[in-house]
Amino acid sequence: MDLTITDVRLTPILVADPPLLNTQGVHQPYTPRLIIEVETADGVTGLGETYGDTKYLELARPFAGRLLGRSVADHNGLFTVMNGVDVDRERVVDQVDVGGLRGVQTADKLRLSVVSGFEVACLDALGKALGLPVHALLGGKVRDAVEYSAYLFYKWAEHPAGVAAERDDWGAALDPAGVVEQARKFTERYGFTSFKLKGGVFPPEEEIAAVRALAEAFPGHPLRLDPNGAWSVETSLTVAKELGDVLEYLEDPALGTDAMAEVAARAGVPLATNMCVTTFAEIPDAFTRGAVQVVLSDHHYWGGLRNTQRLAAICRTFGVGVSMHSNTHLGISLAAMTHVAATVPGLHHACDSHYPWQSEDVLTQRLTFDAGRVTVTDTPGLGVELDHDRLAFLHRRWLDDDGTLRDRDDAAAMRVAEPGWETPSVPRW
Ligand SMILES: O=C([O-])[C@@H](O)[C@@H](O)[C@H](O)[C@@H](O)C(=O)[O-]
Ligand SMILES: [Mg+2]
Repeated sequence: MDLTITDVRLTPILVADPPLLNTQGVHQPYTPRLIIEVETADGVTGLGETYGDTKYLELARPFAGRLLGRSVADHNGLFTVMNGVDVDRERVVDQVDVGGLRGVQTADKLRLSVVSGFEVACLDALGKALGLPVHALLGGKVRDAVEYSAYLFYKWAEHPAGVAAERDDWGAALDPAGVVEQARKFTERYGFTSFKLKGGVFPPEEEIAAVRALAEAFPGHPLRLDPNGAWSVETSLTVAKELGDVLEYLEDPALGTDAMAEVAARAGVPLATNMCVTTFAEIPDAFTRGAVQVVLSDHHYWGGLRNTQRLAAICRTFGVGVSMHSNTHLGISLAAMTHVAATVPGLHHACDSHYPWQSEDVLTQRLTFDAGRVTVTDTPGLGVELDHDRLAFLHRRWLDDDGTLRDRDDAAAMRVAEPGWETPSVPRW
């Protein structure tokens, strides 16, 4: 068996995204992703996926070239090689990843966000070569299915008039009744039993009313609200007081460890995060100060599946819960999330996934949710297959774009409907 990498193919694509609202604006009609194919001397191909914005492509391209001749089994080597790839300082000056509401933006985090896609591709190739599923390469599954939650968004019925976009059949959700109707569709279509509402869009009292309506419609079901750090400490405490009896956790109510620690100390509701703790460097301060009770790992920016396992072990040590964050990802990443989640003991919360919002994919067969769960496959590798025609079609869309959609910008997308819109300063309420 020859595990030497002989070819790496990088294909940036644009995939349809509905008009989902968040505190920064609205999702663009098409969002960028990068599909990675790593091929071995024996002709085995592994698949990976990560963010496709320019700043990631800039790193992925030189990185891919340096992997030729290395082994798909050398996962540690990926990090060493990536350390040698320069990150343009301009990319990290702001310190905050404004495009995706995903916490600090450091050079290392950018590197890890790229390495992760290649790690998954290498694991997929290695698993196929050895006849083992990815979860076996990660030490073996401790569960046969992974539970996901319904990811509710305030949304418009369609993208603004005149904007080229795909239509969706979810309808609008702009008030409590709309949110409950969307939640019902999620349960009918996928069987989810936990619900997360993306907040920070409307004044807190409106979002409190929406969560109350969910609690009435789905009594006893785990509920979460995530305003992406849009609230002050006082507002966070007010919301926690109003919703404390129905929330499983409050996600990133306020921005930064100081504010989160203050809210956590007084709220009486567990706090989850995918913004306050998104790198290993942020863990000591946040954990020792009790700023977060659940970390939502995202294998893309934590540096892959094995780093997610390491994060889970650290969380366990500190008595902090762990679950999974998600952004606009496709089936390759959902498969990767499912494999790693299957290996993490003590995964007590249903994981997030945007996948139901992504009507387009690059797989021959979409992954499915059954009773809100994805079955953990024992098929070698990730257990997914690339649809080359679909990949070419979605890549063509990327090639045809004049550059406006190649970097996700929710504020720019919002300006189409509301000229003059600027990313709101935080705290917004
Ligand atoms: O896609 C969105 O609008 C989400 O708000 C996303 O950007 C976040 O990264 C995320 O899903 C979250 O849980 O904060
Ligand atoms: Mg979040």
